[in-house]
Amino acid sequence: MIRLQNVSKTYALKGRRGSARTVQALKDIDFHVPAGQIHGVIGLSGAGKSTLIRCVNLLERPTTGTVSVDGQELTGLSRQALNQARHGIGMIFQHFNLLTNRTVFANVALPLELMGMKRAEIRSRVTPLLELVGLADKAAQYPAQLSGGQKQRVAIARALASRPKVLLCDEATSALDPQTTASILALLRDINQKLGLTILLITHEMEVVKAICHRVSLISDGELVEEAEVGDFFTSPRTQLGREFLNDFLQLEPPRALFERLEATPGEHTHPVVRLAFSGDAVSTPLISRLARECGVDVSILQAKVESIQERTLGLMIAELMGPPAKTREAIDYLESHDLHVEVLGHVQRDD
Ligand SMILES: Nc1ncnc2c1ncn2[C@@H]1O[C@H](COP(=O)(O)OP(=O)(O)OP(=O)(O)O)[C@@H](O)[C@H]1O
Repeated sequence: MIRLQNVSKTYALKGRRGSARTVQALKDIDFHVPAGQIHGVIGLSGAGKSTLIRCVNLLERPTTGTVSVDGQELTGLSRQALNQARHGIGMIFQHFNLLTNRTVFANVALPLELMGMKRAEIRSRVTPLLELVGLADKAAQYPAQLSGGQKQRVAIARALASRPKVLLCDEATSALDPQTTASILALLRDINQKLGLTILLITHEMEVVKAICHRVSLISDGELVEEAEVGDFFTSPRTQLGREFLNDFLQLEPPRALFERLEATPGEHTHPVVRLAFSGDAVSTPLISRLARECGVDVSILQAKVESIQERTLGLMIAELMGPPAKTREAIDYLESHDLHVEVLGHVQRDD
């Protein structure tokens, strides 16, 4: 439904004395979101998220590469044809971008007025949309009279007015408190299911990805460095940046005192400290006691957490494996052969 091929974007910055500098915000992006998916793009500030999402509806025109939505290559269209194609792409923003001098009803009606639709038809479109977003009783109010969550609901109704196939969400919940965020994400999930709408969202919050996305891409310094099903990303991110996002989200780090004692390489008298991630059958298998029995390794659990992500149960644990090096190596092999993702965080000197 959304396809970017070899998309790069370079901004030219003009200095005071006519000097020119460039910023390459996107580098050779290849990206595909199939119909009906909710796809998240996560990254740190300045990584290129906003530029990426704005390139999808050509609010920002890529310097090179092509953008297609619903089988139509937008980068090859005339201005008029592009305006027409944009009716198929709704967008919501962090700060809602509502018109303050228009009522809720009139804000939602605006894109339809611009399309030249008749009043009666506009009413028959807007009324059910306000019901869908739970604001049927607020039609005559002005944005200033609404909470942040209600304003975002108006923006969602407005984005859906032209019956788009794609909804772009630019940090849509970043200005909202956690409870309101949850209710807006629930609404987006509901719309995705009821209308079959394809959703592309950008965020810097793992919570948002966990709550509603099917797949996630990680963007860093203008490049997509990792892409995965959400369940896989939360169990075994493949990049260091992915692991940092996950650790921040889970707040699952070794205790500080132990962390400071971690050494990068094993020594003759060290124990490995590992982060274990497990899902599926492994969650219910008593692996730790088996490890002691079958490998002769004692396990000291330093931190553990069970998360439920998209109907999958994920277990995460930081543990010290205590035993002779050959045995702890055997234990790691044993865990890996039982579909656990094992990351050796470092090695600590044995106290014994
Ligand atoms: N209009 C612009 N002109 C010049 N440089 C820009 C422009 N927009 C973005 N940039 C630069 O491009 C890079 C990517 O910015 P972008 O806003 O896409 O990142 P982001 O991941 O959305 O960041 P944030 O989360 O802080 O909004 C940054 O270095 C930024 O300074």
